[in-house]
Amino acid sequence: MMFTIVISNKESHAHVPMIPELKSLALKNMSSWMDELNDVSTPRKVPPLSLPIQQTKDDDRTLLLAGTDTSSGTMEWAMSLLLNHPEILKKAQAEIDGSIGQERLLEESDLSKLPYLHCIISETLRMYPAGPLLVPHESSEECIVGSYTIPRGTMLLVNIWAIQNDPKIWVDPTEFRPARMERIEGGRDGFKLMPFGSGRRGCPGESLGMRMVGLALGSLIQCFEWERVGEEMGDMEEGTGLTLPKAKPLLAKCTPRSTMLDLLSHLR
Ligand code: HEM
Repeated sequence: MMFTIVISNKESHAHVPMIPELKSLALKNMSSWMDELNDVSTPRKVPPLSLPIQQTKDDDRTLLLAGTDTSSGTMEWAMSLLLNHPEILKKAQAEIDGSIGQERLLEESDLSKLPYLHCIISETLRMYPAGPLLVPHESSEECIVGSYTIPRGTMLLVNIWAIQNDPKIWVDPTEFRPARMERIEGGRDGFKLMPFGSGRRGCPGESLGMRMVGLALGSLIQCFEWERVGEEMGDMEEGTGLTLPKAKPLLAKCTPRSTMLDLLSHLR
């Protein structure tokens, strides 16, 4: 018999209205993805493998599916949070100006010099993890989680949304405070923060995802002034979906920064 267990904190679980829908959606989507990925009728770009690292059409599709919505969704949440916290946006812009200047565009190699931008992305992933239930895992052996004995072969869903927004673990978890991430060493802090999962089946695209989001978000902050479309705070409602999309797409106003106009006008 197959069990499904959601590893979560009971109290904070109650604050997650989308979790039941997400869970069934996750399982439905996972099984249709698996069927699609296992469909041998679609011709492969390359013959069956002789090297484990060789790319196949299936591998490409998996990476595309796993890497696009997660990264773009994280950027959308980050920008939404920044628009609602203009003082944090200004601080990020000042960090970029101070370290890169306005003579050239931000490059990937600059990201290591932008710790505050990194904190903004980590704090966004804490509040709005792109994989709120990770992906379903199966216990290969009997194990104990908390005080529960989990039989071998159990499907386990780890509710990282609840863990990362748990008021018993985080001070004022509903507040967007990138500075709190300065104290989290190695990005995980004893499994309090796991937006990329953990262990052998953790996200292999973690480094790429962080760089893509950092480069894109950093460039938008470097080149443009951003504003909300109205006086009121931007909508932060969570929609339903495997990768925690926003309920309503982000709308924002942007104008090129006067100091960047010359550089932007020479871009091809
Ligand atoms: C901000 C960006 C991203 C986030 C938040 C993210 C998050 C995650 C999470 C939570 C998992 C499940 C881990 C687990 O269950 O323990 C995962 C798995 C995975 N991710 Fe990412 N991901 C991101 C970007 C990417 C990118 C850019 C790629 C590849 C180009 C990628 C490829 C994968 C793959 C192939 C898996 C399945 C790994 C396995 O089952 O062994 N991800 N990701």
